[in-house]
Amino acid sequence: MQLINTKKDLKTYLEGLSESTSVGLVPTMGALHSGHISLVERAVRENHVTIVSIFVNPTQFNNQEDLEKYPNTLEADISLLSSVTENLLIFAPSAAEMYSDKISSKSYNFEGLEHVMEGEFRPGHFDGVGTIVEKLLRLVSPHRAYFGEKDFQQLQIIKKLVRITDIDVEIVGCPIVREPNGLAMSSRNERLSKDQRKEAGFIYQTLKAAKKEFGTKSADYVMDWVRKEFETHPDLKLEYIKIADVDQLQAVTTKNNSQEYRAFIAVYIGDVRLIDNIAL
Ligand SMILES: Nc1ncnc2c1ncn2[C@@H]1O[C@H](COP(=O)(O)OP(=O)(O)OP(=O)(O)O)[C@@H](O)[C@H]1O
Ligand SMILES: CC(C)(CO)[C@@H](O)C(=O)[O-]
Ligand code: BAL
Repeated sequence: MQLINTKKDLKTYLEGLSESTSVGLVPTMGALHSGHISLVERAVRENHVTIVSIFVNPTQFNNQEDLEKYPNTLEADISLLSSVTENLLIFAPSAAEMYSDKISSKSYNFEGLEHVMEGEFRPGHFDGVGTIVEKLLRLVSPHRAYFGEKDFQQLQIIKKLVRITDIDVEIVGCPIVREPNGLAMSSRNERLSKDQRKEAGFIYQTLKAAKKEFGTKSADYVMDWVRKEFETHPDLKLEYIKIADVDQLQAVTTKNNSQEYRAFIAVYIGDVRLIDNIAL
């Protein structure tokens, strides 16, 4: 296990690898849990060398309080990663290291993917994600980079990012890892009380029921049904429910059997915002 904090040391490490060494990159914001570990394990299986980046990227936070309260657990992250394998490089730079003098985002055109759902409710978020992921991909030049389907819209945007920037990397999407009650694992879950964590299981239970409804009902019907279900749980504030196709992330008008759809949801519990989705 090696911990590196600077771009210079990262470059030196990468220059020491032979041409035939395949590199897997797992970008994270730390506060690691089993969801992250599933990405790391896959990267370790599929590459000679795995690099895990840990960087809480300021430019993707549209809400200052969310950034300030984002959990920071570097020591625990290092020990969790060492329990997977010792053959890992952790890259944990500072904001100054990643952004030099100016902490700001580039502006991207992700062909509409960035304007819906997370993009609508977190203005500028995907410019921030695009900026940091592009920087990381250019620094590391990995053969493969791993992202979770919990952030499905982010995964689609990163696939678009590498196409529009012509970065040669395989983007690997990994399934959502859940708590026993169905709650999608997320670093922000650490901010929930025991009772809130229990109650948050309702999000996935409702998505599963919505999937069943979607078998025979229209998307509009199912979304209305979900909204009504949340009215019975006033501690959970539904921000959005959207049924969309997985390619363009556009709302469904008429169901088409050859198209894949997902239901996407964002919910507040107190001031903690959680997202989830399910394949329909
Ligand atoms: N439950 C999960 N299952 C699979 N992948 C996950 C899960 N949670 C996070 N990931 C993936 O891990 C990578 C790093 O995510 P990140 O560090 O933001 O953690 P997070 O748990 O999503 O935190 P939060 O959503 O609270 O910011 C992303 O690609 C994300 O999609
Ligand atoms: C991809 C990412 C590491 C970029 O900061 C972040 O958005 C995340 O953890 O999902
Ligand atoms: N996992 C997505 C990163 C974010 O919420 O900013």
